[in-house]
Amino acid sequence: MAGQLRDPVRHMLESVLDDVRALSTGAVASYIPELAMVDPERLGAALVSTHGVVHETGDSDAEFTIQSVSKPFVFALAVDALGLAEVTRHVGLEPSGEPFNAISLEATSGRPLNPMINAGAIVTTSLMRGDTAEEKFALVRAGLERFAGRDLTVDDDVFTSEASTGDRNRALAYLTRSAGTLASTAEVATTAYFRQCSLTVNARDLAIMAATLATGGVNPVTGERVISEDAARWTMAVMTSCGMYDASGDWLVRVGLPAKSGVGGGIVAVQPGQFGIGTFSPRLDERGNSVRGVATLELLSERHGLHMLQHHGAPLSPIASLKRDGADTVAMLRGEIFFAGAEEVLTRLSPFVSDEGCLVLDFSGVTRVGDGSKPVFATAPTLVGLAPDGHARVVVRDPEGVLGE
Ligand SMILES: NC(=O)CC[C@H](N)C(=O)O
Repeated sequence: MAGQLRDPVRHMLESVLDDVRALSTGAVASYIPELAMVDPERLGAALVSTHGVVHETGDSDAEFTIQSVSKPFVFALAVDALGLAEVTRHVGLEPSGEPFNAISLEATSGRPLNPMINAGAIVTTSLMRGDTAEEKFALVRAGLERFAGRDLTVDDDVFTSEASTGDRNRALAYLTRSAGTLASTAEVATTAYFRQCSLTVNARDLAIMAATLATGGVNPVTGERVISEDAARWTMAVMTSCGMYDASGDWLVRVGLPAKSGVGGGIVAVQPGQFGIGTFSPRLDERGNSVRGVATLELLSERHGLHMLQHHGAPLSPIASLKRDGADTVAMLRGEIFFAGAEEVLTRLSPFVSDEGCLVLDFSGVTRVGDGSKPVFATAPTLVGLAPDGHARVVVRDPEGVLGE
């Protein structure tokens, strides 16, 4: 009981793991001996808040190879470094509806459909700076280490096996090379990609990496900015549409969190602005997604209302009070004001704008205004103009400077 009180979130994770532990369907990946050898009973989960608090349970320390869970993070590094326009010259953003290793190239452009399947991920890795596999992989590794907030090592046995059995991935690389979308030779891209897949992580690392996307690119544990806010948003968007391969549509309805799975048994999921989750359980379903990882996230989402499209009820009105002060009307505003809040403030209060007194918009109780709404408020006094006698019709009081300059 004391343990539960110390970390109720851990307790919450634990009770979900207890409910999925008995699931014994699926099979560990067996295309290489190293993966076939892992203990299929391992089960771990971690959740990291955007404040950097780590909650973890089960085998959250157990190491496994990151495999395809690396794909969104390498995509994030690529769009951060090169911009979306350059990256999408090489790889598309459309769900393929096909298995992860499909020969999936757009007919006209020759681009892989998206960066979450092997073809697209190999192209993304080829976009890392440098001419050699070593240089490209060094950037991948350094980037993933900043996401995880610690040094990561390559499982050399897995790498050797991936390289010796990776002909299908080589075929994908040669196809993209011939279509003109691969940014290096096939050998350079696949060697770097095989190393990338062979980096070892645990469920806690994955949760921290996911939380780094949730914060808009800042690792909440180390405090380091890893990628830009734009890169984090684009990455979560691709995870939403393509992260679970040909199960992505089903996943979006049932779980509703941007996610990515890997054949090592890991899954990352993000609740944008709130937290990251990492799970580990090696047995995979026929699509290559961890059976108990999927079940864990389904249950967590359902039990705790985590679906990103969950309706949370009507938001609190940003207008805390409206008072007459002589000929003036004073609106005390509060909380966080984004587009809908700005719309409410402007629509409900516009009838109070008159030639007689002024409408005072008082932002002292406002904690944040969305970037897109700041200029609307900041320019309101100018837009509305002065009354005939020269006094302002709208006055903005912003003692904390929440509207910026
Ligand atoms: N889905 C995956 O995790 C695939 C990664 C694996 N190394 C491959 O390229 O086939």
